[in-house]
Amino acid sequence: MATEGHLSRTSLERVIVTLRITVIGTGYLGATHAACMAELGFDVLGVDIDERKIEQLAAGQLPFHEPGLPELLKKHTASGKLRFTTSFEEAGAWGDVHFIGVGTPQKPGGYGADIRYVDAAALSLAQHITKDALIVGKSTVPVGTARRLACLVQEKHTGPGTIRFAWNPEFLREGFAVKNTISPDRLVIGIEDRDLDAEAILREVYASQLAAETPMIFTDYETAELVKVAANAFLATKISFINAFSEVTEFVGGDIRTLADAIGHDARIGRRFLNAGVGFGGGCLPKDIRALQARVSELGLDRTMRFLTEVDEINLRRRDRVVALTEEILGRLNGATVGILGVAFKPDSDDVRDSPALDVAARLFNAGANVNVYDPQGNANAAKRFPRLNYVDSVPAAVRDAHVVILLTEWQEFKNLHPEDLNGLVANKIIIDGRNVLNVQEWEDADWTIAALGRKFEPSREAIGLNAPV
Ligand SMILES: NC(=O)C1=CN([C@@H]2O[C@H](COP(=O)(O)OP(=O)(O)OC[C@H]3O[C@@H](n4cnc5c(N)ncnc54)[C@H](O)[C@@H]3O)[C@@H](O)[C@H]2O)C=CC1
Ligand SMILES: O=C(O)[C@H]1O[C@H](OP(=O)(O)OP(=O)(O)OC[C@H]2O[C@@H](n3ccc(=O)[nH]c3=O)[C@H](O)[C@@H]2O)[C@H](O)[C@@H](O)[C@@H]1O
Repeated sequence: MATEGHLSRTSLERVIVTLRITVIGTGYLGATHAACMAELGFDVLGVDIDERKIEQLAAGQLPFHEPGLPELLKKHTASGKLRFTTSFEEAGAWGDVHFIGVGTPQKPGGYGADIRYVDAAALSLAQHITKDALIVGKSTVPVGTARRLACLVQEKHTGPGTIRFAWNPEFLREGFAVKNTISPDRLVIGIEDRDLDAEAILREVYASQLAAETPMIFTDYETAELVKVAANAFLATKISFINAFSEVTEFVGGDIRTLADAIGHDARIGRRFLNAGVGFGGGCLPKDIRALQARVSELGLDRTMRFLTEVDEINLRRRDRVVALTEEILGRLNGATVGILGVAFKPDSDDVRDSPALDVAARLFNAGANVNVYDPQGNANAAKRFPRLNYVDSVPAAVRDAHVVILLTEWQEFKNLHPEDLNGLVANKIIIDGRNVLNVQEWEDADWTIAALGRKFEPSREAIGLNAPV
């Protein structure tokens, strides 16, 4: 087996010996993509401007929590199939296919996406590529970015070799990142008209997914960019749809879980992403719906995505609801002791970017409550963002002397909780279920007052304020 990476100039004569893949940006998306590409048999080089991150990854240590990924990282850094560098010079001289997976966060002080990191990565590559290569954008970007970058890359590339360009958005979910990368629901690839070379190379990169009959959709740049944000906007809308009904069932009485199950049986609707609760957060859904609105407004289509403002507002109102409910239950927040279960934006992740749980915890603290927080993986990241909460390392430590316990991230450990696990620890037997995962009847039968989002809250007077904040 030859070891030299090589792309020749015409599609028909192209001989791929062993594709060399670089992944620019080694955060959640990039580190996953790099390790999975190595698992699929490619030689991979991860590139980042964050030296500390690169040192950690090169040492086989994953700087974030993602099930299944540490094993792949260790395996392939040890075998030498997966290496890491901060050098674009090395990447440009070595790689055949360069995936760009750098961050596209919300602009500071604005709603649009901050695409300066994508621009910088593409330009650095263009300046350092010295052989035939394909640049493949993976980051989530405003429509129009790929076409602009494709031109810019050609302008800035003065070295030897031909650069081809494609956009291949990523649909993985944190917590399922390895599985979603190795076996995605679909692959979407935006290429320039008739760029059969780019298409052939990507068919080679994704040969194992193609063998597994993963749908592979080749389209233009604009459609590829829009598919990504359309998918996230749809998911966000689905969550806010059920959460809007939560506002109604909380008011009139009713059970949001039963409602979701019942409409979800209709195959046209589907039950997934109809879990009502404290709403969506994370590094993607919130910023992506805002960036989509900002982009279409820039294009002059001001009204088109206006419904996403409602989706965003319904989502943020869920956080207000938890804070208001806590105050309603306790009479006042100042001086109250609150036990928070969960601070990551979702279970099986240590990501606290735009986490509804951290937002609620911080707001309770700012209102004068003593806030004890336990998350199986998220404490360290949360402490970097909001150091003043009392981060503890177990459920008992979080709920000790609590006037109210609030479940905000549905880790399995919390879903498994039973009333007797907390008895004797809390000041009041009061729990707010912010994710609709506890069995209300079981907690009520054990003399707990339980308030679940999406259900009417009618506390018995004597249950509330047994031990009021002092
Ligand atoms: N996190 C996720 O689950 C998914 C993320 N995405 C998209 O992927 C992109 C990346 O997201 P994450 O991985 O979550 O972000 P992240 O913040 O975890 O990682 C971004 C990385 O890019 C690096 N970087 C920034 N500028 C660079 C440059 N010029 N050259 C090299 N590296 C550079 C940063 O140091 C950081 O390590 C975003 O557009 C996001 O919307 C898409 C699907 C899933
Ligand atoms: O673009 C991205 O980065 C990714 O964004 C989401 O993935 P992710 O943010 O990892 O997590 P999800 O599982 O989608 O959850 C997002 C948020 O919605 C919340 N959620 C999810 C489902 C639900 O029914 N209810 C609900 O409140 C979760 O608690 C979480 O806060 C999408 O699911 C991915 O397909 C996409 O690639």
